[in-house]
Amino acid sequence: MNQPSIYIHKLIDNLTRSTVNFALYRQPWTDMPILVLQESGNTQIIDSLTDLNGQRGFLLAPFRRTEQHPIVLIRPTHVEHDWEAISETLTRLVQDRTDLIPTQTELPFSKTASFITQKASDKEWENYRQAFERFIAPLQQKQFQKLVLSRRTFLELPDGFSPLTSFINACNNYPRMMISLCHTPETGTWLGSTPEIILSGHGTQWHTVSLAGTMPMQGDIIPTDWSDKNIREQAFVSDYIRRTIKQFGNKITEKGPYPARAGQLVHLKTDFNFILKDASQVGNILYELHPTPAVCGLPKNETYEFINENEGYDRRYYAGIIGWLDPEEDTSLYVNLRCMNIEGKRSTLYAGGGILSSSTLESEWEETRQKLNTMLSIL
Ligand SMILES: C=C(O[C@@H]1C=C(C(=O)O)C=C[C@H]1O)C(=O)O
Repeated sequence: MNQPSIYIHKLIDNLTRSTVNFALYRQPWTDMPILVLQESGNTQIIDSLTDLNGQRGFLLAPFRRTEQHPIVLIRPTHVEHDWEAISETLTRLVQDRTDLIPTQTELPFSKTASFITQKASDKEWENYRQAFERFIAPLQQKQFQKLVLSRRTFLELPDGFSPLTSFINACNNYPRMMISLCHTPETGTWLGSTPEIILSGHGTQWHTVSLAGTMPMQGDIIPTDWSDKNIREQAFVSDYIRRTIKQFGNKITEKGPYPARAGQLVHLKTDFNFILKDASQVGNILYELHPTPAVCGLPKNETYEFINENEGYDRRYYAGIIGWLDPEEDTSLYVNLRCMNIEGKRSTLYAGGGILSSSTLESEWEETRQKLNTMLSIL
């Protein structure tokens, strides 16, 4: 991806410390940054995903809605494609917002991860180990079929850390993923690189995927020796998605499962295409889909409760929904994975994985470590 001028680069970094609401994102297999900007006023706070019916804007929905972490819709005053149009709009924006004008004009820092201290501690491992014990018990007792256990890790960012540099690195490293840098006062700043669509389409033509099961790339080779556990955990997600979209769609076609690369990882993926009976009901289908068993579990309601009570922390916007909503023109909503929350000098990275009764602690921990690397390696 080409770069904006240093001035615009610094300006976008300044926006992540401001009260301006914006999302900068790049769709898979494109080279075009898109800026959704709400110049003034508050974002729209949404009470339930069903209230998204008929709405348009950039959505950031948490895994679990709370007062501190609401469902937020950025109401765009501008949607700009490519750096030139983005630069014009931002230059105009700061004409009345002198506080946002960059004061320095030297190149932004591009410090690498070696400058960053990661406080990955024995405590993180111990928390995960204890949570794994709590999660594996109901699976072995056959109370649940699948549970997704996640964890977070903290990083201290160096002086002069540039969110936009990391965004551009992610765009360059991960052509298959949706890359986003999103900031609102309600949600804080989120940078992510997700491989998983939750719902995309427009008019009557819609698409979703079932994505689960994880293996590392073998050099440049996509692995094919998928374990029973991986195949089963992805099949659970497919079953759930198939059942859900049957309520809302016709003419459902299915392709997969096939291995799909996501950075240095590979997942099993099934594509679902369907005709949505009523595009004004997009909120209803999102309400039913979220959270899919790719990030939650089966049965859905019971495992959702279980995770919220037993995981030991709040996922906030990780494993929630992120992306552009416009049912009339074009919707591309993703599950917010491989992401981090930037809060001043501190950042929090998140990753999880599906657990079945046959799962082992060490290999699940290792899988989350590899998923965390997606973000770590672009910092
Ligand atoms: C939960 C995450 O990823 C999800 C879980 C996967 C798995 O359990 O194998 C694979 C892809 C995603 O659907 C994550 O990246 O944090």
